[in-house]
Amino acid sequence: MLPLYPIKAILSSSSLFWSTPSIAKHLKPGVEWEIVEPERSEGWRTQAKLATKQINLWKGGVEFGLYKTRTHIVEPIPECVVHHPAINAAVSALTSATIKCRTTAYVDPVLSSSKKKKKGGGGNGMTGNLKGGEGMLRYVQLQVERDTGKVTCSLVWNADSYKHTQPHLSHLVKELRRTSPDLWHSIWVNCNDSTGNVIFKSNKWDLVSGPEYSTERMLGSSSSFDGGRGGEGRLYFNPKVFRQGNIGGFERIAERVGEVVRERKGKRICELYAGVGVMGLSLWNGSRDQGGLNLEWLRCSDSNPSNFGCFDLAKKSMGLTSDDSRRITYLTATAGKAVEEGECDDADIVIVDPPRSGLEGSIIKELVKSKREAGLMGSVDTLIYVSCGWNALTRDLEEIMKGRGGWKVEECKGYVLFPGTNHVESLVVLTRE
Ligand SMILES: C[S@@+](CC[C@H](N)C(=O)[O-])C[C@H]1O[C@@H](n2cnc3c(N)ncnc32)[C@H](O)[C@@H]1O
Repeated sequence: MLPLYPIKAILSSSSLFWSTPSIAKHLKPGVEWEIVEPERSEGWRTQAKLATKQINLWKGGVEFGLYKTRTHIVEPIPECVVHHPAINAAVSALTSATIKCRTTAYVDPVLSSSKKKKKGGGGNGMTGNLKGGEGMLRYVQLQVERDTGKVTCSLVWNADSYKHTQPHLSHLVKELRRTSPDLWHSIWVNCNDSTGNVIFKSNKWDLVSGPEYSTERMLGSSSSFDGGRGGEGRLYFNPKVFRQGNIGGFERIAERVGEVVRERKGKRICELYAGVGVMGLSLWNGSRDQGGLNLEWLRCSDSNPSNFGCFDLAKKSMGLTSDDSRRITYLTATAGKAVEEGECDDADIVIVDPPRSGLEGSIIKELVKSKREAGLMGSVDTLIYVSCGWNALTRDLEEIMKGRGGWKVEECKGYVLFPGTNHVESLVVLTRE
């Protein structure tokens, strides 16, 4: 039975990091690394990417699972306890439909040739008469809309275009819809016939069946964050945009971000790496009717152009006055470019949630300038850094604190968002006078 959240490795590296003299002197008195325990250790994963494995050499059929550590051997996980039950139901429906339709699993050319060498022929042993680079299904991504329990299914297909998925894909989708009509929110295909490890090709998405967007209530809108009184707004997603794997767990981080903004009396908020606006829009939504926050503006930006459609729909769902609506903006740009274009001008709080590789160098360059140097982030006195990459976070913090910015660490927390793994999502609040 799970869990078990073996976060020992991250705990020991985190205490080492915060206790090194160069960092310790930047901690405000009384500040210590704090681990925030998960609210649930089962059923929390509402998004899963699973690899494929062919069931029968000649008749096809596909199983779905994870690679065993340091191998390309797919281990099926049909009743995984960390998955939301709808993900397990989707895996079961997909397995049955692929057996019925005789769908094949993609054969990796590198693996297939290395096995051939070892065994003297016969492909990877699970592919019948398929050769390396052949087969249909490569991966599947399953995303659960929490309020309805419906699943957005993205099939990664070994084809260069939608046309070349036919007629098999249409048969499979029809079978999925016929056998589990209430399970699917939408079904997408991502055509990927490349030989590399990239799962999705960014410009090769097609919606095959169902609505384009799934929605989630704004984070914190049913909790103490806003006394449950927040606006009615919804967040919008499709498979082209980033979505948290444990959106329920992330809600606690978003709530804490809202509290920090309130405590610091922030008025002008710039959010870089904002995705579809999960934190910023939830913050604005939750602050209405409260009379406490009274934000002047919110500027969100992100490099993924697909976010804008989602952000715009979410903003519209909030029922804003036209004046409020003008005060919430979105820019499609890398973080460095966004700062260069003035997104941080006059901001008092900056929120960042970069990918695992951490902050862009040009952002660090601005953060290490003193306030008097009046750099592009000169007005900012609070930096809220949400991180999914411990190594990049520690590297970035060391750089920032070595600089002339005058930053001190006010708070550092590790949220156990992925129980059963060695991963924590961190929230670090830096302030300066
Ligand atoms: C960890 S996600 C966070 C998104 C958002 N905070 C959320 O919770 O949904 C990181 C985001 O950074 C974006 N991104 C990646 N590289 C970027 C860059 N150089 N500049 C700006 N955004 C970037 C990705 O598109 C993604 O939306």
